Amino acid sequence: MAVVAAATGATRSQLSKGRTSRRPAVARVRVAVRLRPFVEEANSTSESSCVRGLDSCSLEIANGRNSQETLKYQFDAFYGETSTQQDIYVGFVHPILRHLMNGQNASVLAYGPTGAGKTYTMLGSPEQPGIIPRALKDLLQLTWEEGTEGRPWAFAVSMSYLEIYQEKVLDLLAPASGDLVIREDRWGNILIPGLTQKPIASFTDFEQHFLPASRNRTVGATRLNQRSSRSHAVLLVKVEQQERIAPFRQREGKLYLIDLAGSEDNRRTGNQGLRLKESGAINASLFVLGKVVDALNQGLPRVPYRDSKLTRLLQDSLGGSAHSVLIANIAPERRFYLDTVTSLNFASRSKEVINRPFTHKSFQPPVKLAQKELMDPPEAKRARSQEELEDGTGSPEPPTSCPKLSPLKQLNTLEPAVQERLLNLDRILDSRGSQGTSILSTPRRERTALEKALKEKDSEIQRLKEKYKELEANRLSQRPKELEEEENGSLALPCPFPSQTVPMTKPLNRVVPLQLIQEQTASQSKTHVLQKESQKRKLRPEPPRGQPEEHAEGLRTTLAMLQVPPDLLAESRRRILGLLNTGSAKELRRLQRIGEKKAQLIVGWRELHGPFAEVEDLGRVEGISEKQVATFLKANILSFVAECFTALSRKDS
Ligand SMILES: Nc1ncnc2c1ncn2[C@@H]1O[C@H](COP(=O)(O)OP(=O)(O)OP(=O)(O)O)[C@@H](O)[C@H]1O
Repeated sequence: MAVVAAATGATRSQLSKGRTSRRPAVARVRVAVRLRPFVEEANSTSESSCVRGLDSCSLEIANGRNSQETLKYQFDAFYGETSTQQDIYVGFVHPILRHLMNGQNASVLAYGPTGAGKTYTMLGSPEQPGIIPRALKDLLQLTWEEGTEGRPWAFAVSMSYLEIYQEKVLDLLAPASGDLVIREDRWGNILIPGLTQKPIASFTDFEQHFLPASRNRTVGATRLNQRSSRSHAVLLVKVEQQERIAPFRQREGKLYLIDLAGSEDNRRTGNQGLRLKESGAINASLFVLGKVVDALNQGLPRVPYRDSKLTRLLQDSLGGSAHSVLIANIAPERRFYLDTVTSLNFASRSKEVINRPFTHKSFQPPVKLAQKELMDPPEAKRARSQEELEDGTGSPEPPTSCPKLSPLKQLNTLEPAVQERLLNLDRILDSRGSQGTSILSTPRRERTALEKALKEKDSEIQRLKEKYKELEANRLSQRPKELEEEENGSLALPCPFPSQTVPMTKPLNRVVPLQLIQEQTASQSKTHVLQKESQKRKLRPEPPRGQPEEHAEGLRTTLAMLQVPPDLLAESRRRILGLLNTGSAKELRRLQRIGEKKAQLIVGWRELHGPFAEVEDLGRVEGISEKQVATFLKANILSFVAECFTALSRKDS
């Protein structure tokens, strides 16, 4: 019997705004899967595919755990081995380009394991051009057609090209510029100050900048791909528009074309040294990408965009204001089986993500337009109202024949800061789908009331900020020094087992002091001994509430001399393993010696490879050394044992 693993019944996403409604479109991330053909290799002829297409939207893959079953997935589109570059571009990517002409953002992401065909899909070859060259050609053509003289909007297209390599944002058009910072403006737009932006008026212009910059991208050979991308590459194409007629609005749409680096299982890539380090950074950022998608799907209040540069940059594309499509590339070879299932699961989760695209507009009167262009030619006026009716995004402006009511003029009488805030509010209302009119066209009295409310909110925020500062200052002045040390990361993290009957006392966090030594052969019951490592480092379990310090001293001595029965040791290992295999990143951080980064690495590894068979497997996670595993194990076993004895002694007393 077949098992349906992924959410089924994916409906076509609603990408365009309704013609009559003013509600902003809700655009689900659209997801396609592309299965590449077998690539030539000596042994590939004998191999059979582990994936099979069922129809234009669904596929099935053998279930590795049960040969009688297959796993079925349904997406917005499925492209099999024989699909062409043209099929994917026309069917899946071309339709989103028109949103850029309305001042909205769009993104295309290629996702998948290393060697599955992401770069081929995005870039292609001179004979089989991929999405990037095709989209650029069409976009430039569109802007040229829409922007000819006599049409209401003038267009300017520019491009930037960057890579995220080992958590550094590098400008591929200016490779010497070093790591760039990612910022967010007050409207929630993601910006990279200092990133080169080249105007492009033709496809030849584009190629002139793009081809040499592509050679700057970091690639390297791995066992699975001779030219493996070692970075995430992001091509950003901006389409700026300026209205030629009053009220001279400006709009800006951004297109992100992203070739993600592939997830890598280093047992198969054979990566070592630099490649291994690169791979660690790639896997970690892809893991955060998965967390972002999960947080969006679960409607969590905090989406961890800031946990990696990649997700920070994609903030706009996932759960943001862009029309996004994701192409999950998969490979047919059986040796890719696990990567394929992981990618399909990620793709399946991604199709639940909802974006809320809106038009990015402003109202600055153009300086460069000649006076005669300030007139409102009737044909342009007609074209504009028709266009607004279609995209449903233009402010509901009064007829321009009534200049007194022009929102631009009313806006111009206000202070720049207030202007900005009104525009912001206008956008918020717009994005929340206000049924009524936007602020910019509300009557003067209502607007004054809104401005007043804004000012009140500002002073309230100011007051709260001051209060917060005051409280923070108090807290810092009272905080014990050792707590600061803990925050600086010099000490171990809180207790590992969250639901113990006796909560772990704070000083036990500092368990570094005792050493677990080999089985004591002399002992009849084969016990383990906990021994003091040095006098300087001491285990200091806090005395149970209301008990004297002597009790704690006694307990310390007891612990130091204690013989740990093997079953207690086995139990503690079992508990640690259980937590490693099922704990969320947050829960893992409750283990000794596991911080945020290691917790993420563990969860990421688990997603790729499944559960750990034994605690020592932790050493297989990139970024965690054997030595760290030994320290981790020691600290956590001791912590567990100490906890048990604290519980016992409390019970006795
Ligand atoms: N649809 C396809 N048809 C023919 N060849 C393909 C197809 N997809 C990929 N290939 C070939 O497979 C190989 C690997 O593809 P590609 O480099 O695009 O993988 P990738 O996913 O970008 O890998 P990495 O993440 O390591 O950069 C290349 O030789 C490419 O030409």
